[in-house]
Amino acid sequence: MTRPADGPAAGSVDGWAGSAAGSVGAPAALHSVEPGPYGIPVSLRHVLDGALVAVKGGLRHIGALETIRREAARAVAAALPAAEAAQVSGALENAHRHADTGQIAAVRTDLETRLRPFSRTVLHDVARALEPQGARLYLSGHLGIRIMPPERSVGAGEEELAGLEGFLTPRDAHVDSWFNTAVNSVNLWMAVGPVRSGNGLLFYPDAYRRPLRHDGHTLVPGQEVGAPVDVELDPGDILLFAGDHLHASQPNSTDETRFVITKRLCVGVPRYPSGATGWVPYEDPRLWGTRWERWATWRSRLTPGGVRETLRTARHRRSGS
Ligand SMILES: O=C(O)CCC(=O)C(=O)O
Ligand SMILES: [Fe+2]
Repeated sequence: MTRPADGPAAGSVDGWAGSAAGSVGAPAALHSVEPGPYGIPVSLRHVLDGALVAVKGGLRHIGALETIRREAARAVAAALPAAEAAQVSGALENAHRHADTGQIAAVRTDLETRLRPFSRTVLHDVARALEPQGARLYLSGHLGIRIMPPERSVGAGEEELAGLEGFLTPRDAHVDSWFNTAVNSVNLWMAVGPVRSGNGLLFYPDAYRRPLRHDGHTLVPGQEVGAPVDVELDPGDILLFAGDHLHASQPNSTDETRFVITKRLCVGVPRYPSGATGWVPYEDPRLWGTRWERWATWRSRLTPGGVRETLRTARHRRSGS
């Protein structure tokens, strides 16, 4: 069982390494589904109940994988000399062999700009492909470009790494709603390249929805959280998981740079925890392309969390002026 270097204390429960490809003995919490003629057969309620669901070939199903790869190749061509770019553009998993950390960081930033509009379409397409959920889906503007080189290829303390925890360097165990998301938020963790045991994401299913001590950002160490689970994905797979799962980047001990893109949606009206350190809105996509588009976040704003955020912003503005 792999465990993050500074991760939480091991629990007493035996761990397992599940494979989205369906390893023998994988526990009920991990499911693998195939998109079919009627779309993606996943119940998001089930996901909010704690299920980890790998949608096999989800990015291909909505026709997005090639566009993402093409934009990645352009970002690589813009950041690297031609000879190195030629080695990396088709296979970002080789990035660390031909690019230094600063160049990988530049690719990541550039790709974020290139993919921002398209990623909105990707999320919308996935939401439409999902079976009816019996609740309205609200879509977040969040876009995470997560390009994680092997740990040993990343020099400690390099200044270009500031603020890239979870995006280029590992992020310790956390629950997303501790800092900004809704508790009914679902993460789309989309594998552009291969995700392997040793470079993926770790989950602590035994800790799901349990009260945990944290600093508003990361789990306070030394708590019983059970054994971590890791998930393997093929390029194009989409892992759906509740953002309220305790999860952590697996420090990359493989020979490959791991490349994942993340988006988020909310099942029903967003519900924000009162103690969160930040806040993010989710949009109502029915207003996209209409003259009401600028009100697309109204349902998020008209929540206790949204009102708290408005007051917080007003306070900051007053104290800053
Ligand atoms: O990809 C990672 O390592 C971190 C991902 C994460 O924390 C998230 O998607 O919420
Ligand atoms: Fe997270």
